Amino acid sequence: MAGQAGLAPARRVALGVTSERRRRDARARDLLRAYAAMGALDERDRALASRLVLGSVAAEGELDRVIDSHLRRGAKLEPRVRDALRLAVFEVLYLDTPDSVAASQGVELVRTVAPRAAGLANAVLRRVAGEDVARLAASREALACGRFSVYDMAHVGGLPIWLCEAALGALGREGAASYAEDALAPALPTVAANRCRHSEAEAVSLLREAGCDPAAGVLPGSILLGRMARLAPSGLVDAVDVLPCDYAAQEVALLARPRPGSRVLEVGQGRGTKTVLLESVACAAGGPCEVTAVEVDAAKSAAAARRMEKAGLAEHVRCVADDGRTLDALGDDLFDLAFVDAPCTGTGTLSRHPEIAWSLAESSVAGLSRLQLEMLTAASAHARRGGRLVYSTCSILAEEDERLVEAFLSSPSGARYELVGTHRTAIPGADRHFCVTFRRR
Ligand SMILES: C[S@@+](CC[C@H](N)C(=O)[O-])C[C@H]1O[C@@H](n2cnc3c(N)ncnc32)[C@H](O)[C@@H]1O
Repeated sequence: MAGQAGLAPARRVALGVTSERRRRDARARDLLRAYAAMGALDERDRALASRLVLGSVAAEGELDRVIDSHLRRGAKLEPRVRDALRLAVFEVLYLDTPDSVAASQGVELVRTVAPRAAGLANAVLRRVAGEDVARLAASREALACGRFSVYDMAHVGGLPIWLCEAALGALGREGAASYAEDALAPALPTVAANRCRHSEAEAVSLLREAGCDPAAGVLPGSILLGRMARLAPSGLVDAVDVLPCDYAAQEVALLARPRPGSRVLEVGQGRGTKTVLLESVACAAGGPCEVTAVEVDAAKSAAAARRMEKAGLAEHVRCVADDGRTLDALGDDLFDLAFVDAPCTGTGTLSRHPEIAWSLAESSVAGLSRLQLEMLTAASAHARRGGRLVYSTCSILAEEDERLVEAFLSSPSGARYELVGTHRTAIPGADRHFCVTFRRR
């Protein structure tokens, strides 16, 4: 077994980030960006440290289940020993590292925080390598051939059972299987060109000069990067030449189809990623649209306004801090397109937001559905006759998607609308978003 001197720096840094996250209750991605020791790693080690941290957070409850199944009943682990074991079990189960290397590195990792726990770590990790690896392979096989249970989904995706059940209900067996298969994969390294400023070819050439190794993505204006780590230092994101965002968000903007010169209402603007995507779709079709974008959080609204300046869109986008449930600031204003980018559980974005699966309480969904219906109802008063109302979430839960559509259509506001179509994005490896279009009669 390797001595402590043989412990790879990526694993040591991953443990530092993980323990810091537990102490500060911070988001893993934010910490990875800010953690000084990450900067001292080379690109390969940084990628491994990120993968370990994000994966062990995303599969936290499943990793604990595996660890606890190999402990004496009622045995307690010190939090820092559990941090180290989660990283090691994640690596043994889900990464390509040879099991013996991942297990012996895991023992050394535990030894750095609690030398006396090294023996216990050794026993647990040998059993994980001996038993759970085979069990996971069987669950993967079950998913691949379509004869699987929610437990297989939970093992493969590192997911809570309730979310597996909800995915089965909303996505069907095939969709739920691919949801579980993708849940622990790293987020696709995609960006979108700001097509109000650059053609896709120009954006590709800027990214190539910056060493990002770009290639055309699967959607118009989308670009896949071979070296994502080069993006932040390039300055292209700060200048809003490109936007880091998933294919699914780009697909929703394409589905919303804002037309050049049309009047667009966006509700739930956040920091304005969708706003630039909507403008990009309009610009690619001939010219910008005129957007009024509403966000309840004044700090986000101000950040979006600054981003529109940088994106060269300030003349075409009015950022308004207001409550989307009432939209008081709009008076009787009517729009060609009213687009609601609803606050939601984010259950379609697990690769980008690893905390979601194990921090989300099933009971919080009802409150979100109420808020979503209120926002959709308020926005519906602002589409002109013949205009379109588009509602989107980055959730896979029927309560936030199909059932919400039913609730809206059976309400007095919904009676003024006909359903044009619903769509669940399903680009392999990408996030899952939901998008529905209504037309005002
Ligand atoms: C899905 S996020 C929006 C993402 C954003 N459009 C983007 O592309 O980056 C939903 C947004 O709705 C906002 N929100 C939540 N409640 C709201 C309300 N009552 N009125 C308006 N916005 C609200 C949240 O602050 C959040 O920024």
